[in-house]
Amino acid sequence: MTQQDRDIVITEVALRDGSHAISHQYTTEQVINVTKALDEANVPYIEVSHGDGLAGSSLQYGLSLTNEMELIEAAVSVCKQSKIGVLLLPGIGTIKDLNEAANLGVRMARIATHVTEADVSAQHIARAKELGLVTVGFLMMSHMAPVKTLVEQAKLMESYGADTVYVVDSAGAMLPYQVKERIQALKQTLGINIGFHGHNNLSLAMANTLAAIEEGATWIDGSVRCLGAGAGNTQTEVLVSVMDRLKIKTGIDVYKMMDLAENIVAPILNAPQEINRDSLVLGYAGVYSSFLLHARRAAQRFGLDSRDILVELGERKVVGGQEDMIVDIAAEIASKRSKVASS
Ligand SMILES: CC[C@H](O)CC(=O)C(=O)O
Ligand SMILES: [Mn+2]
Repeated sequence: MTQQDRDIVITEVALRDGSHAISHQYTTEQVINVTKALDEANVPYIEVSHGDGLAGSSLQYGLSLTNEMELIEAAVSVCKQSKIGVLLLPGIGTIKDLNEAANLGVRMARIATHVTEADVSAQHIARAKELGLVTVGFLMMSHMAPVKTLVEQAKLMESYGADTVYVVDSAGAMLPYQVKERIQALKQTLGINIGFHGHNNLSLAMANTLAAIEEGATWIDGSVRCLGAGAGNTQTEVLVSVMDRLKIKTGIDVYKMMDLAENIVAPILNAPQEINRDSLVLGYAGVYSSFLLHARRAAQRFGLDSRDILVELGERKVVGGQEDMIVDIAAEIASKRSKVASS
């Protein structure tokens, strides 16, 4: 089956984004079993990396149980038709990591930056192209930038050579109309494919994905059993079933997807992925999931509700790397409250 036989191209992210949900504890055997089944179901792309991308395994982001290059090699070795991809965040992963992954037989590289920092992806996108990889720009936290800025940033990635640019709803914070206006604007301005990666913190991953497809996004992420950060991603086996009902061709075998979700992926999880209070508040506040723990600690220290801190962080558009602001903001909220109480 060629790409032309698919109306949308699905990238399965359970073996990358899903790694967040299991604290990066994938074994080689699990990766082999999941990849084999996805390959048999004819999923075009399967992403395999640490949850935070190549070289993410660290005390800061969480140590992987198994070296990701070993997982990538194993996944490549069992694919007859699917292609393996990797995610790379410049600053965490390096060109050396990209070269190593390409040597192992990876066929797609997705270069991820914060939505306003596309300029840091230039070298990595250029190298991915030189390596002959399908090259994707991945604009994380896309809800944080106005449409105009998002378009400018996506154009930068296009100018560096990206084949596709993704709107990434990292915080699961977008509403369908916001997805629509972003995809619409990109479609009008860019000459390359547009993709969408959703998270389900507000229970909108599927609705947002459908909104993206309606506006012309053709590269779509899904995750079996919605395995991913926060409340997880758009659930692939459901997405494929919905696409079938809509007569939108994915090229993926619906029953095989249903079976592998039930028999191979579900047993990997200690508990089903769900929208709990933590993931809901991340979507509601529109902040990075890594802020949750910091906000909880600061809340305890200053006698606050961590939700108030997270909402304030969202309003102030605090981004990953600015975690030190969390304590300052908590202190500010606490001081304002004690002034009000004593007045
Ligand atoms: C920290 C990398 C992140 O998990 C990439 C991604 O999938 C997202 O931003 O949603
Ligand atoms: Mn994600």
